[in-house]
Amino acid sequence: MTASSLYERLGGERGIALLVDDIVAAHMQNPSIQARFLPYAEDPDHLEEVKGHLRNFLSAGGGGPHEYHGRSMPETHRGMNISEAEYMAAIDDILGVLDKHEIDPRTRQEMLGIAYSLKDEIMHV
Ligand code: HEM
Repeated sequence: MTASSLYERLGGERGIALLVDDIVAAHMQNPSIQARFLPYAEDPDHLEEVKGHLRNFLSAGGGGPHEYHGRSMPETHRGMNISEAEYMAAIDDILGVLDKHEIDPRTRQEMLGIAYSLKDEIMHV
């Protein structure tokens, strides 16, 4: 099997854009965390800005060509007091969307590992 970057395995620029749209949509429907995200539905410009940061975060982290210019993870989530249950809910949404897009199991595991490794930068900060 040819080695390919995480960025490529997520479908490149177009694949990542579709994943981000679906992950944010899943968060807005998830009873555990929707209250955090529904306000963004009323503010499309801000929502597009956050989605752009999420796309670039995944591209940059996955070895793709984009640079991430959003805030650091602690800076972004500081003061939100995100709980364990909320963190798990977000990860479940991400894994569900990767499954829906038929991202291969190794890549899903890798994404799970990355998400888990970020928890101390995001949860209860
Ligand atoms: C694997 C876990 C997570 C990752 C990698 C992640 C990543 C990010 C990134 C890259 C941004 C954009 C930052 C920016 O615009 O400067 C962001 C924004 C945001 N995240 Fe997370 N996040 C995670 C989990 C969570 C959880 C569990 C919640 C709440 C339940 C959450 C709530 C938010 C909110 C509300 C914003 C928008 C902040 C704003 O108004 O600009 N995130 N996240």
